[in-house]
Amino acid sequence: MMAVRSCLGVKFGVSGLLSQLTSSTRHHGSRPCVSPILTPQHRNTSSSSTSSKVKVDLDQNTGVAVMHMQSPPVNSLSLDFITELCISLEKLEMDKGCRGLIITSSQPKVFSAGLDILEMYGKSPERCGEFWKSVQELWLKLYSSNMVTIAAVNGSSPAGGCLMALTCDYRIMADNPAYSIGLNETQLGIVAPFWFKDTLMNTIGLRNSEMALQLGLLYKPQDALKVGLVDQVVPEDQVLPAAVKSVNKWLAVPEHARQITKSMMRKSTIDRLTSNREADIQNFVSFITRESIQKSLRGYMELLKQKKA
Ligand SMILES: CCCCC/C=C\C/C=C\CCC/C=C/C(=O)SCCNC(=O)CCNC(=O)[C@H](O)C(C)(C)COP(=O)(O)OP(=O)(O)OC[C@H]1O[C@@H](n2cnc3c(N)ncnc32)[C@H](O)[C@@H]1OP(=O)(O)O
Repeated sequence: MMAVRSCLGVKFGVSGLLSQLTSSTRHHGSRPCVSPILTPQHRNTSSSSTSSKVKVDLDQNTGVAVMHMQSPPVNSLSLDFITELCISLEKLEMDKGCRGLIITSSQPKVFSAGLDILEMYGKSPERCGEFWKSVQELWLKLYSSNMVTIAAVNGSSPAGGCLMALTCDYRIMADNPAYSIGLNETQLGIVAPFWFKDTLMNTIGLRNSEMALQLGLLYKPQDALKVGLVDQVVPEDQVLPAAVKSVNKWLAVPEHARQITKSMMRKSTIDRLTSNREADIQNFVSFITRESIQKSLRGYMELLKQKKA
């Protein structure tokens, strides 16, 4: 896993997306969905790949993959989990037969609990830096994906979990008032970095973001819908079918035009991080290793335990 991780930083840099997209040989739009050599009877209609924390089902007829996050108990984003997510995303991005991606959770009641707090507590500066680089990598991969990406939010989705959903093109949430979504970092005594803030602002605008971020708001599904944090709220058992319906709608748009438009909309936000990655890592490390911040994180973890008792 260490070797794969060290490859991630080098291999998965995101640059020149717009120029890549405008190159006629490299965009998905020029790819046939199914190999023309195969007759319908001989086609593999689906394939499945599973690592310990990520299961991907790809339907080769539709070109749509469903990525199930399965890192118990709450899909918290540890370095190992993020590494597996990045590897799966990279494979799908390179797969000519995959044009759409639905991200969902296999864990009950939770989409993702966000960044694994234990990765930020009591760790060496080196390890914190490695962790943050992986968080950046995951965001870059998702936010700059050529695929149509849909978040099927079938449970609570605080902080980093909300960020993952925000990177997608469209968000569908289960209509269950027990679930919530939002960037609640300030409630932990920590600060959402500028690229979390940018992603939120690109979705719900400046004023709503200012309130959401300063207050660390977690929205119930219907409130998230009102503020534009999610695009659709459906009964719990309809989240995946609704995501499939949506992905097909997005895939019906001429692909090259859609991809260039997506890149154009997101490029400046992506460039801000890619041109400041090292400084952003240094900022994170010096912030998170402060004694006062470590104390806040410890207090928050104790609160989580008390809530259970
Ligand atoms: C100069 C200024 C510079 C500023 C900027 C510079 C840098 C930026 C600095 C920092 C940025 C950091 C950004 C951080 C982003 C994050 O994502 S932080 C994580 C935030 N997450 C949360 O607040 C979620 C907390 N969890 C919950 O609310 C609930 O667990 C739940 C997800 C709603 C699920 O509830 P429930 O089903 O009831 O499950 P439990 O609460 O019982 O949890 C089960 C076990 O899981 C543990 N756990 C939960 N969440 C996390 C997590 N995020 N990380 C690690 N572990 C988690 C929980 O403690 C339980 O463990 P035990 O079974 O008790 O052992």
